[in-house]
Amino acid sequence: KKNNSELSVSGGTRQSPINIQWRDSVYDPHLKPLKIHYDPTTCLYIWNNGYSFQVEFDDSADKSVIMGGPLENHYRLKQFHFHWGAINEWGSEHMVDSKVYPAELHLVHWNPVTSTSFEEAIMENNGLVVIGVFLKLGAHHAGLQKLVDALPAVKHKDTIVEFDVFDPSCLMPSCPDYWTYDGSLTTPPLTESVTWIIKKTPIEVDQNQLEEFRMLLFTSAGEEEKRMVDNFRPLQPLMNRTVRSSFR
Ligand SMILES: C[C@H](CNC(=O)c1ccc(S(N)(=O)=O)cc1)Cn1ccc2ccccc21
Ligand SMILES: [Zn+2]
Repeated sequence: KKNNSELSVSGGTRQSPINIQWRDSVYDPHLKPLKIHYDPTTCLYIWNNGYSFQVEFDDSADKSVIMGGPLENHYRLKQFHFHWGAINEWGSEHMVDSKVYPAELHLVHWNPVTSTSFEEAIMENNGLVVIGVFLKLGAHHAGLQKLVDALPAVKHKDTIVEFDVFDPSCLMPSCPDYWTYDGSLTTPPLTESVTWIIKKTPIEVDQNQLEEFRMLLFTSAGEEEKRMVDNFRPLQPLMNRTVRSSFR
């Protein structure tokens, strides 16, 4: 069922998320390796924005940037956040051959060459790059635990906690393989301004870490509590898009 905000992008032709059909993806030998240089001191704070919990970065200079891959220039890291389910059987936004993961990490970057701010880049064609990383149930993730330990402090919507030094590279799988396609934001305003880079290999997190995500609330302090779970958008039609892979 689509709520009205899902229909608001009149005639959307490049909406996200999608189901990545491995056999329909096209290997592109011109795709370069993705280069990631994050400066841990650009990490500012964590906050609960009522959709997810989000870690914000200082994007006033080219300190935490990505380049290479399908990109023509460098992009600045603005924030990262997650999407997850109420149970381990679902939660990710993208799927791979209809396989769904319990959660998905999104690292959101904007193009400082064609835009003067993140807010402006949201409206620009290819103004944004989002790296998607799947989370699967498995071993404890030591790097994630620093984030998880801060979650009780941002249990309610619009709460915030300082988060000084964190290197999001620790959340990246070591495998360099990725898919890439042209898409959109998966929450309003659903603008079609995103070059998606979806890592092929998931990272492993343990049950306790996933359950900490599910202890967050959509609701503000004082309101009737609604657990923050199932904050993913339904699959969108591929339409006439091709998903390219960086690997054979
Ligand atoms: C979009 C912005 C809030 N949304 C996002 O920044 C965002 C980023 C990534 C994703 S995802 N899940 O696709 O990675 C989704 C949403 C607020 N905002 C700032 C300016 C602005 C102008 C109009 C409407 C909202 C506006
Ligand atoms: Zn997201």
